[in-house]
Amino acid sequence: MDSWTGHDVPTLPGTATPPRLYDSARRSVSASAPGSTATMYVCGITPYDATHLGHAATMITFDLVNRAWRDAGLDVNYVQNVTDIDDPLLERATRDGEDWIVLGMRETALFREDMEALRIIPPAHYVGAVESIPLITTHVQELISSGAAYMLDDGTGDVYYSIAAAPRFGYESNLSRDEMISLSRERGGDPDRAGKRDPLDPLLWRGARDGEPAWDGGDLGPGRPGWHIECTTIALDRLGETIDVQGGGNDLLYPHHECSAAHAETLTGRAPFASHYVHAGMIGLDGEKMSKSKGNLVFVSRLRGDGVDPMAVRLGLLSSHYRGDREWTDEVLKTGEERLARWRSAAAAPAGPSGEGLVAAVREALSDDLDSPAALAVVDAWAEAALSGAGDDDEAPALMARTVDALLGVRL
Ligand SMILES: Nc1ncnc2c1ncn2[C@@H]1O[C@H](COS(=O)(=O)NC(=O)[C@@H](N)CS)[C@@H](O)[C@H]1O
Ligand SMILES: [Zn+2]
Repeated sequence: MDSWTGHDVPTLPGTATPPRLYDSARRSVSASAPGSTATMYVCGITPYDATHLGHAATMITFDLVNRAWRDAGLDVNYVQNVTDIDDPLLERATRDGEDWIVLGMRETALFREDMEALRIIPPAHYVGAVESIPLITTHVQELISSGAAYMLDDGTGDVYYSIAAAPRFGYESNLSRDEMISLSRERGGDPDRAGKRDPLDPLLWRGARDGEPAWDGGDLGPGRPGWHIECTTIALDRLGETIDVQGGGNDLLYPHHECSAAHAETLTGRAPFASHYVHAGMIGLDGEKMSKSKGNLVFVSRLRGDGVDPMAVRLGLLSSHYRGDREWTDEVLKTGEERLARWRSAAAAPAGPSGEGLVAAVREALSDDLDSPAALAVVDAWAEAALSGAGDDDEAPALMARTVDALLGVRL
């Protein structure tokens, strides 16, 4: 599947160190230490209701990781999926009386457009679940033959992964069994289904049902893939057996990322699947998580249609720390617009305080678990000074513009 169009990313004097990131498994911040090529898998959209500000905030979070790694002189192999087949997509298509394929394609196209407008560096591989089905069925069959998965004997053809195959299952989310059971029920799992060896066992393959799309599953019989295995297969295929960062919003921590990682570790025999399990907080609106089920969505395309500068949206989302659950409000947008205008006039100033000093301070903030509020404050202070005529570095304004572009993705 095509990704979206990229843009130039300026280089800056000197190089940064790879960012320190919070890992949900170890519940602590530690240095990311990729080899010469950093590998990152980020869970992309299920293509309907795209692109709301929650999607945007999470994609910006991992764009900061991408930019910080590039600033540290690393190549980045960034992979993102599109869940272009899954229950919620089929349900939405049925609700709207729409062909699910057309719905998925249209929403994915809109997502790509919004990603370009927000200046998110495109992934090297942008991969759909449907195109991955042949490899998914191979992985499911491997799990069955190793005894780590089983087909229910109720004639549905449904195949489940046995969490007993994952000795440390739960190490990523650090949740109690009860918490896992309730989250599994809440987020697409089926802990109460009869015939499963363990209520927490996740679905790998759903046998064909009347009225549902189905694909040839080889020895599995016709059906369609489960959710978690999709992300395991795409990551293993495009990134390798272990990766530096597995990313997404914190709504994916359990069951999705826990199960995806467990599937990978069983298939490869190597653990941990990811060195850092990185999760972005939820963007809310009026006190509720912005989510499709609640329908309380603010769309990037709507804001763009109303003439809002996407760079102001980006600055609004960067003004709070990525790991916090935070609210989108008119105030956040207004502050973003004011900050953008101020930075643009400061970048046009004849001189300002030391540009090198600014680069170092922004790097320092972002390397500390992507502390974008601190980075914005550093640039605010520099802009304040430059606009009041302080500082005599006449190359600083141009360097400031390059810095916020390269590290924050904000084009002035
Ligand atoms: N309110 C929100 N705030 C922040 N991130 C969100 C929010 N809602 C969804 N996301 C993130 O946006 C990405 C796409 O979300 S999604 O469309 O629901 N799709 C999925 O979660 C799956 N396709 C992942 S494989 C995911 O990383 C998800 O964690
Ligand atoms: Zn995923």
